[in-house]
Amino acid sequence: MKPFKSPQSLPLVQLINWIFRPLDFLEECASKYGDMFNLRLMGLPPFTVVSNPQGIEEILSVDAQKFDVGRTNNLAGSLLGDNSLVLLDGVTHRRQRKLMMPPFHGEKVKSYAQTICQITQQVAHRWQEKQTFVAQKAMQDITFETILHVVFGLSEGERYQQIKPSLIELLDLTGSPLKASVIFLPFLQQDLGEWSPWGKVVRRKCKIYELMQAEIDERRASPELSGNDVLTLMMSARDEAGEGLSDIELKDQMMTLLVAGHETTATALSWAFYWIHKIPEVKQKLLAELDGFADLDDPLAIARLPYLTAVCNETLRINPVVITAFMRLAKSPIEVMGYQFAPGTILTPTTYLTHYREDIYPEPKKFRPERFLERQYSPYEFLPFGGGNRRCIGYALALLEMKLVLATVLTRYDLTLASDRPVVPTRRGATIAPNNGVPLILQGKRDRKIQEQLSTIQ
Ligand code: HEM
Repeated sequence: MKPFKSPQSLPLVQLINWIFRPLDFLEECASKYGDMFNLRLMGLPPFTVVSNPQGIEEILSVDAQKFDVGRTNNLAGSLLGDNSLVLLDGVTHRRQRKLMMPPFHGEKVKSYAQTICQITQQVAHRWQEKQTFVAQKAMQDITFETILHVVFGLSEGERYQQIKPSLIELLDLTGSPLKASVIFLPFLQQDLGEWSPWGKVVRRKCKIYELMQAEIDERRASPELSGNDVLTLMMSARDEAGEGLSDIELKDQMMTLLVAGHETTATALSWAFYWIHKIPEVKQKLLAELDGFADLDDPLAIARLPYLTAVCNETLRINPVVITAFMRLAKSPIEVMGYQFAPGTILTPTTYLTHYREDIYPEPKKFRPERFLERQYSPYEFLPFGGGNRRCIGYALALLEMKLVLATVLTRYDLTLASDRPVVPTRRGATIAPNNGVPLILQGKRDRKIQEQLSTIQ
């Protein structure tokens, strides 16, 4: 088989494109080189981008032993810590993942539903009538409070008040394409004092770790303070040799969950608010479904509503918050789409390009939730949360949160976009977020009873 073609531009040029205009760059490459091409970003090993569902299936469904993933994520170590789940491989990864999964699945996730609705109402209560607020910021408040509840069982107190601004400041330090460069260029990761870009990251991270250590120490001293949260579970876990996790392991996993579980969901929600208010028919259909639904006090029934589910899926398709799955480093020879790859090759399923394939999603640039009602997509055609043995552990929580936040806000408040200007997807650390955070205006409160009567008359 003929070797596939790839961009020949300098690695520095490719890196600049990847940081500053990742979506246009990927689209240009796909239109010139097709479903598979190699990228060479300065400072990183070359990797093969794959956007064909058959190829993605061949990568994500093979035996997990065939790939290492953690070592390709080493750049994240400076932010999340070297023991972070995302940096682990093999048996250690399997063991830690097993330990961390239960609070994010099945019945346990459902038990967070009431809390998510309450947190949403508390945050929305602060919005002023006829005033503008930024969706991204409001959603960060909601998703942060939710993840703190899930991970630490914290919802109030001094420690909670301190962790929140420190983490938001830390994430803001990588919150623009220019600032995000520090993650991709390890030589910029120099602590040159309190005011240097990396010095600020180091100090914010230290502060968060101090607060986490205080929480761990307090729970060790007074076990009755422990609750039904992830930290409690992880502190009590023991391996076959009876060994528990060290404090640094605990803190790195907590940091991973706080970072991975907060910004991603807030960004997905901001995109959802943007599209719902950009396209009047979408908002009308969604409100008709929500207003016509009798039991708004049953959050789990809300989460099953078909049009609401379709709106969330279409948001994650058209604006996948993370544009690729993690990179997979082949440990033995592997064949993908008829091509032979040697051990050491890095293969990367690309969510963004797959979600924009005309053959799977006709008119891919159009926001059309109906496509998810008309057809079922395979996990290799629709993959906002990646797949295989590294599939996002928070996907069920993130989807539940998206649906409940949208339902809680839209049934109670009448919002409009503050500006007609098109929103531009822009890099914010590892995510792609709306450039302006989506400013919204609260026009007024909605009276659900009147809306219900109207919907029965119509
Ligand atoms: C809309 C929200 C979210 C999106 C789009 C998202 C997306 C992703 C993606 C694409 C991956 C890589 C999967 C792969 O390569 O196969 C991932 C991994 C991960 N996510 Fe999420 N995520 C979201 C929310 C969350 C939440 C709420 C949490 C935690 C509570 C979380 C925790 C993690 C962790 C720990 C991993 C690493 C898994 C591993 O290495 O085994 N994410 N996520």
